[in-house]
Amino acid sequence: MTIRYIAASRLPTPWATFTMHGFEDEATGKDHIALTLGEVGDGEPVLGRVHSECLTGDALFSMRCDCGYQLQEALKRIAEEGRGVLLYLRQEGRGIGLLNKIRAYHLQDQGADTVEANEQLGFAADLRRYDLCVPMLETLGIGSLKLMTNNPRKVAALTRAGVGVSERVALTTGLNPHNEHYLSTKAGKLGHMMALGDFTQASDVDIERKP
Ligand SMILES: Nc1nc2c(ncn2[C@@H]2O[C@H](COP(=O)(O)OP(=O)(O)OP(=O)(O)O)[C@@H](O)[C@H]2O)c(=O)[nH]1
Ligand SMILES: [Zn+2]
Repeated sequence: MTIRYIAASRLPTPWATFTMHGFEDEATGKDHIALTLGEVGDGEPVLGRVHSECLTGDALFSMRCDCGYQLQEALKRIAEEGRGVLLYLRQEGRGIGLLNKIRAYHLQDQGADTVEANEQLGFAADLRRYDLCVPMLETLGIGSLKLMTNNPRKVAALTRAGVGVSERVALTTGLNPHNEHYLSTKAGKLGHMMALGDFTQASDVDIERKP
């Protein structure tokens, strides 16, 4: 795998002005982004989020999932800490791509859960890869993360790939009537370490999305 560092710039957001680093995965042609804040290359574990693209949740305010809420909360927490990193990986729909995710949503509209929908389309439940995080983090001088996630498989995959995870930090936010079943399925079938009682409600986060 060859990940090429392309360029960096400032990225002002409502929470902080991050540095945005652009990377290209030469094998797939996909571009990936890292946002950093503060001195991240000092050898100490860095508060981090490894976020997989969800166009619908991250950019279109979808309430079907928790992605947009988690993205916002992660940036806010990094800003509060004054130091951290967010990797934004272009593996939409747990790796099946946007159009197949829409197909999967159609099946979910008819009663399938998120895992069954993937399987009915001939995909495994989760096709994501995390090995590209290694060169991205190495380029930024980051050796280990205090990782914001509820997904133990992500922790295991990153650890296997060679990224130190010094701590897991829960990221349970954005519960609303539209994603309750999806979040229960993630906990029940995909092993996410969370209970619905742990969640802050969608209405508690900064951008309010009315149920
Ligand atoms: N195939 C498919 N992908 C989905 C669906 N809902 C969200 N996604 C994708 O799932 C990915 C996010 O994965 P999640 O399982 O929500 O979260 P995670 O990153 O594994 O775990 P956390 O770190 O706790 O957020 C994004 O790429 C979304 O586009 C769905 O119903 N079907
Ligand atoms: Zn999502």
